[in-house]
Amino acid sequence: MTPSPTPTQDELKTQVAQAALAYLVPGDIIGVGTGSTVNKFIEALAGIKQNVRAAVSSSEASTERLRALGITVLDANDVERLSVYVDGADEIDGSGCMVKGGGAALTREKIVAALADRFICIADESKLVARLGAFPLPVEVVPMATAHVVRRFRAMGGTASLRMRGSAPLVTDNGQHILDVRGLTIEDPLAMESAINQWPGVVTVGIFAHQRAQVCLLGTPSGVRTIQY
Ligand SMILES: O=C(CO)[C@H](O)[C@H](O)COP(=O)(O)O
Repeated sequence: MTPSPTPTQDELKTQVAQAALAYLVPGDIIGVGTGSTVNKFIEALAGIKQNVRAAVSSSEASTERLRALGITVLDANDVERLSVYVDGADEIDGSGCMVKGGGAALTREKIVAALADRFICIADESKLVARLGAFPLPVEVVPMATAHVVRRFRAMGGTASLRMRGSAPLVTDNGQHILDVRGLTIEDPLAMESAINQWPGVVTVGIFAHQRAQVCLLGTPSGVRTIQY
């Protein structure tokens, strides 16, 4: 018998995107994140869109994809509560804390996640880590504060670099910039998230410990592994 081929990362993302559909409450408004795994989730929504009343989206990119499917996208200000928010992660640990922002959408992701009863994280198994911090930590900053924030990270032993798009700094959906910080040790995600969020000029740090995942659907070669937190 020929062994079945190892699934590609793309196939693992499709698996978890499909699995996330089981967590949606028919007729509810859903929270939708950003990134390549979420793009698979949005594709999967096409098959059940009659059960989706509307969505609240965490980026202009996801909004465009949702609208292309005919799904109504609401302003977060017009929604008090969501049953479920589905999003990816750059890293997730054993307690559901995450590093996010690889797609530069961290601020809106945190806002939409805060509206939801449950954060369903969808990711391939490479994202599960024993301790957060190997992935460069994204931080959205007000441009005039960049140098100050870079110095504060340096004082903590981190090296922050401005994320570029071509030859210019990347500009987020909120009109701000992103720093990617390497070399940090994230021992206490809750405390570190709270501390960095207090720095003047920081819009959002990409540690998601206050808005952590309640469920993680991990794509593995042997199928979807579900972790409940
Ligand atoms: O935080 C994010 C975007 O800001 C994404 O969820 C994160 O970068 C994971 O993306 P992908 O599914 O493409 O690996």
